[in-house]
Amino acid sequence: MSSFQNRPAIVWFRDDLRMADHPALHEAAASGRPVICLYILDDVTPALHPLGAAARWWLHGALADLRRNLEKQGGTLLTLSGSAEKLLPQLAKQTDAASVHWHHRLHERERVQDDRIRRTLEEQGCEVHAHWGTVLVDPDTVQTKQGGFYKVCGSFWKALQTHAVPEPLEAPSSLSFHAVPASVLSDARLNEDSLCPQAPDWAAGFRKTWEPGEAEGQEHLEDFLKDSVAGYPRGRDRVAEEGTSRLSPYLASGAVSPRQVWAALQKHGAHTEGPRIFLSELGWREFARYTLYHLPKLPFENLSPKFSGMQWRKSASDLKAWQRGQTGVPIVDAGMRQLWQTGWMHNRARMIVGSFLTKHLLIDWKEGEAWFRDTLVDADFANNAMNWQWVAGTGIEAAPFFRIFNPTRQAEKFDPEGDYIRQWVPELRRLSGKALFEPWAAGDEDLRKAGVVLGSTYPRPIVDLKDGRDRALQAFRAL
Ligand SMILES: Cc1cc2nc3c(=O)[nH]c(=O)nc-3n(C[C@H](O)[C@H](O)[C@H](O)COP(=O)(O)OP(=O)(O)OC[C@H]3O[C@@H](n4cnc5c(N)ncnc54)[C@H](O)[C@@H]3O)c2cc1C
Repeated sequence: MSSFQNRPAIVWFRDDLRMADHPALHEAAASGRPVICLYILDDVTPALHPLGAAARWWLHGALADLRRNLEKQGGTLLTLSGSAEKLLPQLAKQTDAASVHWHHRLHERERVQDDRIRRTLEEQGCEVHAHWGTVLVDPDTVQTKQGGFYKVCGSFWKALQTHAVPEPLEAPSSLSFHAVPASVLSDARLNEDSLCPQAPDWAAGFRKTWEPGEAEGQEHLEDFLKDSVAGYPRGRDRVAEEGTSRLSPYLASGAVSPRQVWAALQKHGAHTEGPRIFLSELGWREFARYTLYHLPKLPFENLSPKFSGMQWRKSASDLKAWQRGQTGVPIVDAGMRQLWQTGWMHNRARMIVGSFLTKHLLIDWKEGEAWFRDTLVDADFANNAMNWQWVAGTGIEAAPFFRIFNPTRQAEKFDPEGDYIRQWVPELRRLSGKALFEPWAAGDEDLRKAGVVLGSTYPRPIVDLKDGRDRALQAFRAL
């Protein structure tokens, strides 16, 4: 057996694919042991749901970026596919690892899995060290006066800000690596190309829109602080503008850490309006994680028990029309097509399409959550579930169910020039004014001049907005 100091330290990367501000990597580097950097794609025993298709596409780029960064220091990234509970202890045994370092995960099922892995490793004589690396602070430390957990984001965020958020760490300046022979777990190596779509290749719009990677994430943050944060209070609701940071896939994959964003905003002057409001959105992210930690049913059940008897509709055709951006309601279709083509949708549009699905179509929010989970590059179990429950009115702190967005009013307010609709629903681009927002109410002459034939070049609405609203209110009143 090799001496303790020569035995390797394994860093198990999960949703923290970066070198800087990585407490687990930092600690492994500081131990002086040669490091093995590991990622496991576990579709066999995923603690929650398997990763969606868009997130896999992102993961492909994020793993390649992390590997390139490790190679600059003379190392590499080992990627495996299979049961983490089996593979990690096997790797530790075969490489005689002295320690494994990771960041805590949040959901109860993930923590239970991590505990099992920890026990197996410790029985093998391998130490396990866990840190908080995907949140601003340890979720157990933010407590109400009674010692419980917060159920309202505003109070949670106020309380969190009285805690010291640790300063982000620099990437380790020098790392020594342990070379893992090709024979070790050779049949469990991840075929990374399988993460990308082959035929059909639906990711062309993704490649045009995104470049996964740690440096790219930092660039997004810097550009946002330079160009957009001051105008964020207004810009964040304009769907056609680039008024938001577009940091979400970098945060979801961990290319950028929340502490890095927090620290950058503090330096920029967190007390002024733009940065303050932007930070409160980071507060929603933190609150979603905190809620997932304390209420593990968040992704699976209505948090408000009142909704257990809700008579959601089951309509495969309406659901499909919504998923494909063929509902006949332009602002909804624009959002859904932006999502399909780029793997991302503006937050305001997410709220509009979510309200349309759960209220006008009266379809269970879980269908929307599942579709977003599969199609968003920033798919995030906590953010996605919490926001769907918020939109549907089923969450702990949610918009009341009876507050039903009128998609036309939303479009007039947040896409006043109609640029967003024209970009994503190009068959309507020659319509203007109200006709663009409500083609079904446009005069025959306006439609003819714009080359729009309802039911042919563009669908008629799959639901009458007033009837859909009334149906939703009736279902709600029946609870
Ligand atoms: C139905 C629905 C589903 C959603 N699903 C996801 C999801 O799977 N993954 C995801 O990251 N976000 C989700 N969001 C939240 C939000 O829409 C995105 O985080 C945001 O649009 C990302 O764009 P941005 O990075 O430019 O945001 P910015 O406005 O620049 O905000 C900065 C960061 O703050 C966080 N943030 C902003 N708004 C929210 C919010 N409402 N809730 C939680 N965190 C927020 C994100 O991490 C975001 O990157 C969802 C929202 C809705 C209404």
